[in-house]
Amino acid sequence: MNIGVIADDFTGATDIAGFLVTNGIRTIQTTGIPDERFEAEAEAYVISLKSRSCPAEEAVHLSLEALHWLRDKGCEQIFFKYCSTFDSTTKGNIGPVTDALLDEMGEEFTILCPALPVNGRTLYRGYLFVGNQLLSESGMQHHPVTPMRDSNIARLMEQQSRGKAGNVYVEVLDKGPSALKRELLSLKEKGIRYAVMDTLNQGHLDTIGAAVADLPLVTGGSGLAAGIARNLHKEGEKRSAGEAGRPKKGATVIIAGSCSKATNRQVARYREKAPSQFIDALRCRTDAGYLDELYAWTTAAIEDGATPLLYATKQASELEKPAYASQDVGRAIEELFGKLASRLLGAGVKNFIVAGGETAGKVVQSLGLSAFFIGPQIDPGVPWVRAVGQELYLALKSGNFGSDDFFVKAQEFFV
Ligand SMILES: Nc1ncnc2c1ncn2[C@@H]1O[C@H](COP(=O)(O)OP(=O)(O)O)[C@@H](O)[C@H]1O
Ligand SMILES: O=C(O)[C@@H](O)C(=O)COP(=O)(O)O
Repeated sequence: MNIGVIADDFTGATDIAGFLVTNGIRTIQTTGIPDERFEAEAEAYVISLKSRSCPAEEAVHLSLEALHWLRDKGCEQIFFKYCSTFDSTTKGNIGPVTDALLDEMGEEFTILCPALPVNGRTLYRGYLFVGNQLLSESGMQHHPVTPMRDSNIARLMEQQSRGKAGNVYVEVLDKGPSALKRELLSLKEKGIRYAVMDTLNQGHLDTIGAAVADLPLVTGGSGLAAGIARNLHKEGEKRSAGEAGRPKKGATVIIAGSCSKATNRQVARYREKAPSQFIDALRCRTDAGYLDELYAWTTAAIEDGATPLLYATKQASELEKPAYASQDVGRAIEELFGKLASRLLGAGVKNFIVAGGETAGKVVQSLGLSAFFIGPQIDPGVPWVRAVGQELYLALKSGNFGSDDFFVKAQEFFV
């Protein structure tokens, strides 16, 4: 069976691609919807969109285009990948995109399974936890673009979609795939359109993966993809499907646009070891010479043999509101990072380590890269990837993922 993934951001796309590959599925990740020159064949195609926080109509349009491309490629199951912290607003985009995909596919039912237990995202009685805290108390309530102030997934979904959501509790999952299949059927018959899956561990994901093997549309985080993949390639049939190999030692730059707790820790740790430059959000909007200044600083640091860090990262609670909390400021920072990355590519930078999904999306688009092969996982959900057709490696790190020494750890993969 071929799997077609529509990922709503770039770090999410490398996350799911990494888990598919680790579980034996030959996978290729694309930047946006590929054009007619795309030739590669794989078992899973992951289309990276930047559709998490754009207007809902745009997200729907992009996702439907992606759906058509994936169906032309012969994908039997479509997977709408969103964040394991269900990043969205009351207007979307998870609800509108799910509804549009269901309608276009002629379906009336799907599952919502954001959990990723290996990174501490679990769902219990319909509430999403990050580690030991409810989502809405985890720091995600301060996210600059998609603040998550509720942890109840059914409620969040109903606010932004057309249908009814229902919960599948852990007791059903513990009974195994057949019981779960019956429960899903019964929810569908009762008019439930989205079944929210309690998930505490990998065993639950495996059960869900088995139960939804025939469901044309599934939605969720990368944990669900691991469950689906593990059912396709059972133990014993596992093979390494990563084709990117390891990144090569060479000019490397780290760009951090995430304000998540994990990225704050990673930035603080790395600043003790290497040259770093804070990006002033207001100068991004007002100072025409800022880009040149940052470019000169970065290239000088590289010439000195360093791997410099450029970061806009702030404690989310320190963001100056309302100006700094607005999408405009975030977009201005992304714009600057995109332009800087593109100039640095021209200057010979070979490896980019980028923290933050929106940030990574902008950087990859600005670099003009069309597709990636997947390489080794640095930390769960963050593989190195290689741009198809060139010796350029990227680590696109979800804001919230990775150990505190992630930026150093990523460089330990160089050969
Ligand atoms: N100091 C800041 N003030 C306002 N917005 C910021 C600041 N630093 C970063 N941002 C923006 O916050 C957003 C973070 O989103 P993203 O890159 O997806 O990170 P994450 O993976 O944590 O969600 C980006 O749009 C980024 O430009
Ligand atoms: O599911 C996840 O948590 C990640 O794959 C993800 O979507 C990352 O998004 P960002 O936190 O915006 O980097």
